[in-house]
Amino acid sequence: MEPGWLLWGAAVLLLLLHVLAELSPAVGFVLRLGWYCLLCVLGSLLAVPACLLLNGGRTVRNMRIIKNIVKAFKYFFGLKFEVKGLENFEVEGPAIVVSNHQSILDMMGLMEVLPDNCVQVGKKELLYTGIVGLIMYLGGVIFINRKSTTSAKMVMSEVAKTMVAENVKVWVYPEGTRNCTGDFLPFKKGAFHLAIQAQVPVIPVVYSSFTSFYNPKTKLFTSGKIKVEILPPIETKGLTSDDVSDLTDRCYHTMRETFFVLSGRPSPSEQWGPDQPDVWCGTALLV
Ligand SMILES: CCCCCCCC/C=C\CCCCCCCC(=O)SCCNC(=O)CCNC(=O)[C@H](O)C(C)(C)COP(=O)(O)OP(=O)(O)OC[C@H]1O[C@@H](n2cnc3c(N)ncnc32)[C@H](O)[C@@H]1OP(=O)(O)O
Ligand SMILES: CCCCCCCCCCCCCCCC(=O)OC[C@@H](O)COP(=O)(O)O
Repeated sequence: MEPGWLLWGAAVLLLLLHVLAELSPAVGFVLRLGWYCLLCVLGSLLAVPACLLLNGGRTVRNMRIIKNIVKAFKYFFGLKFEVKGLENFEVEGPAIVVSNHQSILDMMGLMEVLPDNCVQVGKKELLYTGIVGLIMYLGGVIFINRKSTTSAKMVMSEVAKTMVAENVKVWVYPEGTRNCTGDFLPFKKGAFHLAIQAQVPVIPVVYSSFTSFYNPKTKLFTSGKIKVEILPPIETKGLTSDDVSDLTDRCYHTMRETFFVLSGRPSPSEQWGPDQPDVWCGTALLV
């Protein structure tokens, strides 16, 4: 077929999809999420050879390449990030970064602020997303098996040693799963054990609620603004395993307060909690 016809075909298809998306919010939602996944695949197709050629294999240095590609995604969805407190990432040496996790769209927010030499902890199922899994592997993502606490803890203890030896920061989602209820889930303790074992600071990062522009239950996915705040590091020098619960609580409360402020909502005490969710949260691999 002539290239001219192909271009016309693509243009007509895009127009058709656009009209469909405008007519039905549900179709628009599926198309936009599909487009997001496609962008991830296309981005990975670009990033994999770049990472292999420039850095030769699995290394945190690949995160820079991945980050620069992913930072362009927001323009396709009309998303804006307003970032405060980037200077709080400027701690010498390793640290544990903890942040709230609302959706697979978080990956854009993550790359928007990701400091150098920082890898994430992710569920091992993500390795099976083909080329996207491969790019995560090349970027140095640490994969854990959430179904086995023993093996997850073993992996994390190993990380406590290597992060200090190799001077890397580790980004953990302490809720342990995506949560778009407009509130926080209780924090799991792995991140805080890790910080105390390695005696490194915890840097909390908070993203405002997505519920005004993204809601899988009502099939809402429009453009929107996300406020991000990087909070001051919390030191753990001298803390022992007895202090894990206190450290977890302290981070939870500080982050949750900030979350409500950033989301422009009343303070948590006057609020409904995750017990009365008005937003459905997916449990499938991606949505
Ligand atoms: C170029 C284009 C590219 C496009 C493509 C994109 C590529 C982008 C590349 C890269 C981006 C990557 C993005 C990745 C994003 C991934 C997101 C996810 O997958 S989120 C899910 C996984 N993450 C977690 O789950 C972490 C948080 N979880 C934990 O830390 C848990 O604590 C865990 C898993 C370690 C254990 O989970 P438990 O469910 O058993 O829960 P507990 O209550 O915390 O632990 C049980 C007991 O064990 C103790 N414990 C936990 N950890 C311990 C430890 N290390 N040592 C000793 N005790 C420990 C605890 O204190 C608790 O005991 P007591 O209740 O206090 O008595
Ligand atoms: C099976 C083949 C699928 C091929 C499609 C690949 C396209 C994948 C693009 C999405 C990549 C986005 C990465 C973000 C990772 C993420 O945020 O995962 C969420 C989970 O960690 C949280 O776990 P949970 O909420 O418990 O399922």
